[in-house]
Amino acid sequence: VDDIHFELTIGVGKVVNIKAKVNRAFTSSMEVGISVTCEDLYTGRQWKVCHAFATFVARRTETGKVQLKQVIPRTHMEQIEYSLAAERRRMRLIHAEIMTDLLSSSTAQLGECQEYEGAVPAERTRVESVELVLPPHANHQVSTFGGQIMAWMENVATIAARYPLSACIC
Ligand SMILES: CC(=O)SCCNC(=O)CCNC(=O)[C@H](O)C(C)(C)COP(=O)(O)OP(=O)(O)OC[C@H]1O[C@@H](n2cnc3c(N)ncnc32)[C@H](O)[C@@H]1OP(=O)(O)O
Repeated sequence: VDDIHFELTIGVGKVVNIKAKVNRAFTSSMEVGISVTCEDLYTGRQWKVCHAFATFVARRTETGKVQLKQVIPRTHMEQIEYSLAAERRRMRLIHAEIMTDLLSSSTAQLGECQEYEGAVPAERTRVESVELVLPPHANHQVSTFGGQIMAWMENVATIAARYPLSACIC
């Protein structure tokens, strides 16, 4: 899944509408656009919450790479999404390549770190959480929901962020 930016929150009692549509099928991968909107039951007001693009890849079989059925764009909007999907795919592949290069060259770029008064040693911000995966955490293929893993990650990251924050308040 590409970056997800939450523009607004969704409160308890609100209605959430999630829409997904295949923008383009490539060879063994496809891009699915997902949008989330929210509705207030009492006022009828609706607002956009977030939008994301997910890439699904069909696993190779013994006979090799899977060839997906193509998805034909018919409307003007579908044609725009179809073209943009190819550009986004290109960016994802470049990004993955750059990250691999960066990781392999990062040790060569290590420099001297400046010392600051009251600074928190990075090691002190380390937080670890242990979770047991239970049936409600998993999808129909018994894989843990990505969103569940993200929720756990966010909780642990919030706790890790408390040291630099407390240093600002003092
Ligand atoms: C909670 C969750 O998120 S569950 C999901 C957890 N994630 C996973 O299981 C993914 C683990 N990774 C993998 O299985 C592999 O690395 C894959 C499938 C992503 C790539 O496999 P590879 O063996 O490198 O295969 P290959 O290079 O042939 O790529 C297969 C397809 O994936 C696409 N792909 C590969 N990397 C990326 C990427 N970073 N972004 C988008 N598409 C990608 C390729 O373009 C190709 O698509 P195409 O056949 O339509 O041209």
